[in-house]
Amino acid sequence: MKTSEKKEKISRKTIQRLTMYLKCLEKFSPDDYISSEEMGVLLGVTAAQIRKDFSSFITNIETCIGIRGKGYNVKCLYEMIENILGINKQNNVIIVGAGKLGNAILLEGDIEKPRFNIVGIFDITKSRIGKEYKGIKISSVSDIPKIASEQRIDMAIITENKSIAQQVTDIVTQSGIKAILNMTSLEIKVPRDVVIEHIDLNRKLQELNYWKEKAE
Ligand SMILES: NC(=O)c1ccc[n+]([C@@H]2O[C@H](COP(=O)([O-])OP(=O)(O)OC[C@H]3O[C@@H](n4cnc5c(N)ncnc54)[C@H](O)[C@@H]3O)[C@@H](O)[C@H]2O)c1
Repeated sequence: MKTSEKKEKISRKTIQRLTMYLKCLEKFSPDDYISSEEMGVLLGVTAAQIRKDFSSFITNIETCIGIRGKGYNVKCLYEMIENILGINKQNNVIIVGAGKLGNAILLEGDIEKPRFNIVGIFDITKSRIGKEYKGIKISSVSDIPKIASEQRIDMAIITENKSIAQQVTDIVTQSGIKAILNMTSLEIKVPRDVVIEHIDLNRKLQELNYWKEKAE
């Protein structure tokens, strides 16, 4: 099976669980050991599911297992999951849309450095271009192709107004950027070789409402 075929079969839920495991491991000291049962209790996931996730993703998971019964070494497991998620290296990120949300992400977004390094912020509105936030100057969206040809840009966060979100995303994808985080409520379309994640507050509220109704 080719790597791309393997990737196709990995569900979004599984990737969400990997990020959850990482967050859970951060609460422990690197030298600690944790079993799938302990992790399961903390996260509300079955130990069997955790073991299945580890064995299907981590080919050499046994190297993280300590003395029998102790579980997995926290540092070893953490590094393996980081490796799978590709966050054991610096990923260069741009923000497209320097309005309230774009600036909030830049200034207060709590984006994890050096995993995600914001290297540029762009806008379409002339009056915003040239202003500086957190040492980063707002550039024109039309400069994205040039900047992407000069340095590696791994992903773009789209925080433009919905009415121009598709237009600016087209510029981003035509510049060779292959990963998009869409913060607008527009169902942005991207070419097949580009991955996109949507963070839509309304959709999240709908999901939450389902769980609320189910719990009643
Ligand atoms: N996913 C989330 O959690 C979340 C939260 C807040 C906002 N949003 C969305 O993010 C986007 C940005 O929100 P914001 O509060 O930063 O908006 P904003 O109006 O402060 O700025 C957005 C950008 O759009 C441009 N713009 C503004 N009005 C425009 C118009 N009429 N035509 C063309 N361009 C225009 C501006 O240049 C600005 O950079 C919106 O689509 C909003 O719905 C998402």
